[in-house]
Amino acid sequence: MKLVKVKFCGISHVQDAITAEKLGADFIGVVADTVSPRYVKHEFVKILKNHVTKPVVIVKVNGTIQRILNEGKEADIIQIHRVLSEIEIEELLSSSIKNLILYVPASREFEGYFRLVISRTNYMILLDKNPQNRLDLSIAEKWLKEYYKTGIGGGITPQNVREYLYLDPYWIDISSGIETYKGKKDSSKMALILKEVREWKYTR
Ligand SMILES: O=C(O)c1ccccc1NCC(=O)[C@H](O)[C@H](O)COP(=O)(O)O
Repeated sequence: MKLVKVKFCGISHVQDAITAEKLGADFIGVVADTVSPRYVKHEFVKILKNHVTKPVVIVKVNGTIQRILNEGKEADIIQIHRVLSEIEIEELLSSSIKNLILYVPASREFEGYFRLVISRTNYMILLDKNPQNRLDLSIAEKWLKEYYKTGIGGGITPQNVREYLYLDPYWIDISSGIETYKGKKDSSKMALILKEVREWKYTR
């Protein structure tokens, strides 16, 4: 039985990254975009990589594809957290970048976008809340079955993580649900998520 992979995102303190890795997180996420209250400079990735061995994911929202790829080059994986145009997807495909996570809002109106992404690329996908802050779990459940590299995030907490694990994702993404305050992670909440994931393997 496979273990669902876990990304802890929005990390802005080196110690939280070290703790996340020690506890067993698979990916360490940082948000290097000024739209975020968890904003870190992209140079922070280089600092983190001196302290952790797990893949560091840099999350970017705005900017041209060229700029995102350039500013994310120190990271192991770049997560682009906006809906892209077809032209932007083609631009990614014609670049040498392989390790990407593309955000796809999990709601019916983005079905066409989901189909475009899975037909044109083989990047990882993050199903997350739509711009109206809603996540359709039944749509997510359907899409998770269609493309194995798909993960889910958007409001996961230690209390509700089983509802998301039940959808059988390849990976899950958690930020606000493991925080003491924006950008500061709580080690006991991180540990609870990882405990639920490990126990899930045995209870299914
Ligand atoms: O965290 C932010 O502040 C943020 C801002 C803008 C774009 C993306 C952002 N975060 C992405 C993530 O933290 C995760 O990839 C995912 O959305 C899970 O977030 P949460 O619902 O807080 O667990």
